[in-house]
Formats: sequence, structure tokens, C-alpha cells
Amino acid sequence: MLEAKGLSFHYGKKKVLENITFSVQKGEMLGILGPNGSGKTTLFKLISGILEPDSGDLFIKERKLTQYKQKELARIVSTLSQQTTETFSYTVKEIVSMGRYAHQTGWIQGLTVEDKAIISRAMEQTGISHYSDSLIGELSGGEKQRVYLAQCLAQEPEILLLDEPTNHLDLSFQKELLDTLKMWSRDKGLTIVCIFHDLNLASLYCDRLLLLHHNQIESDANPREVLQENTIKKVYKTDVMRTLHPQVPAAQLVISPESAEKSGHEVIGEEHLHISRDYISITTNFPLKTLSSGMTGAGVGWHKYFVNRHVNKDYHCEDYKVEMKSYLENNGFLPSETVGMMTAVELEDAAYGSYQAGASSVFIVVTASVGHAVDAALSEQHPSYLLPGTINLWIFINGELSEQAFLQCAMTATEAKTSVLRNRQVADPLTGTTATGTPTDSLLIAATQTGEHHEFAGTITSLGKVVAKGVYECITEALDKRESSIKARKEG
Ligand SMILES: Nc1ncnc2c1ncn2[C@@H]1O[C@H](COP(=O)(O)OP(=O)(O)OP(=O)(O)O)[C@@H](O)[C@H]1O
Repeated sequence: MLEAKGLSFHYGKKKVLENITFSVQKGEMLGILGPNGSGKTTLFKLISGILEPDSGDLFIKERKLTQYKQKELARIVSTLSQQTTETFSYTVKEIVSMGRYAHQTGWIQGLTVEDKAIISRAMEQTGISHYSDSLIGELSGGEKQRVYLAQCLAQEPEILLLDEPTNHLDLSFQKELLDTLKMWSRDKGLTIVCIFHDLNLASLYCDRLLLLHHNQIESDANPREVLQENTIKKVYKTDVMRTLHPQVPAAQLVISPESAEKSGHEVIGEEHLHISRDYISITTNFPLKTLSSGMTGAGVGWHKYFVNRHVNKDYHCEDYKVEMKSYLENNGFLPSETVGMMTAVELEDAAYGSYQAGASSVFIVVTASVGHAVDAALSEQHPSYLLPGTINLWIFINGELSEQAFLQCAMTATEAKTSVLRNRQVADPLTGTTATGTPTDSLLIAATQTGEHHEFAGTITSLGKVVAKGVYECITEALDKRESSIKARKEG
């Protein structure tokens, strides 16, 4: 649909683009990226015919750009640029109607019924119908942006060129605009070339990214390929970290503020632990990075409050998340910053301990009951309803863990837990085989992310060794305490 072959351009003596070659297929959405001054707008002006290249050629539908008459080109290519000349005295509808100019014929030019329908549709799709009679000069930056986009759409182009179209738009309109563009490219075969400063939006919506650097193309590939930490660091000269979007397989890049305070953080240990009849809690003065299966705060996150709440064996609530949220609020914990768990175990039977792993330390807190233990290997024989009997395991690490170490820590802890059950010969009451855990066990790994870095936390690493030892000892102690309490209650 669009092809650039060996484009070069300079302003005066300043070389801006050199030997730029790429092509865009029909229905493709291409994002142009690059730092300030890398030549994005200049390339955009070359493609839209505003500037002529010093050398090289541009082809639109396999025909040289220079061979098109202006009006003929306007029927194929529509451009939304940053500097749109202000036409204060026109109404919104008049501005959008100008998009039909390229399609009008004859000396007496008027809008046909079809033109009017296309104009109305373009205004609806950009959410500006209710400004129809307002003067353009009276609108906000974002509203104007949508009016000029509607004008482009009214043109019904085959190729749409957009220079930072989301500039000035609030979050919901950014999403709405890009969703609409994506739909047009996918369903109507509209070819889109779009300049982006927001790498994450480009990653989410573009089929391909063209990254400019030092007058040339640094990278031309799919977004996941282009948005590599090293490439972006080299081109933008700043540190970025690549992370995953939680819902779609797109790379996202994040920056960390230089001022992120890492010193003065407390060491998490016994002095933070509060145990009452109702709940066990730990409150920290800064958020810890967490991996957990708690009822609140599950998954990966950052949390300051950790609550293991005692409930009766017959606790049942249809909407336990809402109930837990109000419980946390009523007890002074911010639900959004809390990893919350539940247990039917008496909290006085909790066990905890501190362990040293080189320069890092580990603090472990456990509540444990194995009344309804299950052998994972034969769990398919069990019915699917949950019975209370839970090992809730908290592991606080005063150190910095890689993502790999977080997962390995969870594996190490689970293996140590299973080892306790094996050594105590805890049986699965249904199968009679050795149990590996209970169906409602919960785990929390919380790291301060300060101090010594741990890339790994498998069973034979310095960190893994103390996690395994601590988990083994604390679960053993918690089960011993529980057995003694049950025995004392029976005797008493
Ligand atoms: N009219 C001009 N005359 C002279 N130099 C120019 C002109 N327009 C742009 N330049 C220079 O050309 C280089 C590329 O500019 P361009 O606007 O294409 O970059 P960009 O990637 O779009 O930048 P930004 O992200 O800041 O919008 C810059 O160094 C700029 O100073």
C-alpha cells in the first residue's frame, strides 16, 4: 500500500533522515517511534508529500507519490498532524464536512445525502455530534483533536497518517480512538501510519513498529521485538524495565524515578508481629513486593499490611471478597494494600521464627491445621467442595528477589511443607496415602527489595536453604502446638 525506498532528507546542512526504506501493507497499523528530534515528523511530512526527499522514492499503491494530483492523493491519504491551522469562525460540522472535499466533483459543489451520512457517522464515531454547531475556536485541545480526526475519517481514506493522535486526549478517549482505529484497520483494511511518543500504547495497538535513531531505522519489526530493554535504553538513553500487560500478550515498558527511596527501610521481624484472638497482622512502613495466593492481594503486587484472620469452621459468605474487604476496613487496614488470608486455626497456635541467610534475613509466620489434608497425586478422587484445614504460610525476606527467585522461593516453601507432612505421616483421610497439603493452603512471599540481591531461591541456594529450614521448623512447631491445644481442650 505504501512503500519508502532509500529516503534521505536534510534541512540546510543538517542531515535528518538517511536511506529510510520500509513498506506498509494494506490494513496494517505501523507505529513510528523515536526520541525527540529523531526525524519522525520529517518522515511524516515526506510521506504526506509536504516535503520532498533529497533522494529516494515514495510509492502509494505502487505508483510514485509525485505522479499523483493533489485531489487524487487526498482521496487516498488523509493526514492528522499536530499543527492544524485554526479556523476559528467555522463550526465543528463545517470543519468535518471539509473532509468530503476530495470526493466532490463538478463546479457547483454541494454535499450529497451520502456525504452527509458519512459526516454524521464520523462525528458519532469520534464522540463530537453534540458539538456540531459549536465554533472550533471554543473547544478544548482534546475536543479539537477529535474534530480534526472526524474530518480525516469523513475523507474515507485508504491510508491514514496520524501525528501523535492521542495527544491532548484523556484516558478514555485515548482508548476509544485507538480501539476505533484498530477496528478500521482490521475490518475495513484501513492502512495506518502513526507517530507515537507513548511506547506502551504503540505496543498495544500497532502491528509493527519503526524505531528511528540517528537519522536511520534502528529497528523495524513487531512490537515485542522492537521494545527490548537494551534497544530502548540505547535509543532513548534511559533505563527502562520491560514488564507484561496483565491481559494481552504485549510488552510494556516502565521507568523508575531516580528519587525512589531505598534506604531507611526497616528490617521485617518479630517486632512487627501482632497476634490477637481475631487476627495476626504485620504492618510495615513501606510496601513490600509480594507474591501471594491470599483472598485479597493475590498475585504479584506491593503491600504494606498482612492479615491472617481467624474465622469459625462454618464461615460461609457468598461474596467473601466484599465481606473480607469490609472486615479489613473495620480493623484499620487499607484493603488495596493488604494481603489478607483466613484460617479456622486458633491463632495462639501460630508459630514464627527468624532466620539469617548471608546478609539477608527471613521471617516466617505459620498457622497450620491438617484436618482435611489431601494427597495431590490422588486429589481427583476428592469432591470439589472446600473443607477448612489450612496451612497459611508467610515468608518475609529482607533482601531483593528476582522474579525467578520469587517463584523458586514458593517452590522451595511448598516442598518443605510437603516434607513436614511426609515426616509426620499425615494421611489423606480419603485415600489413606501420605498427604501433601490441604485444599485451602495459602502462601505469601514478601520481599523488602532492599539489600542483598537473590537471583535464585531454589533449595540449595543460601536463601532457599533457610526458607526450607524455616518453613519446615515453623510448620512443625505450629502442628505440634495445635495437637497439644486440641489434646488440652479434650482433657480440660
Ligand atoms: N523546518 C526545520 N528547519 C530546520 N531544522 C528542522 C526543521 N524541522 C525540524 N528540524 C530538525 O530536524 C530534526 C528532526 O525533526 P523532527 O521534527 O522530524 O523530529 P521528531 O522526531 O518529530 O521530534 P519530536 O519528537 O520532538 O516531535 C530535529 O533536529 C529538528 O531540529
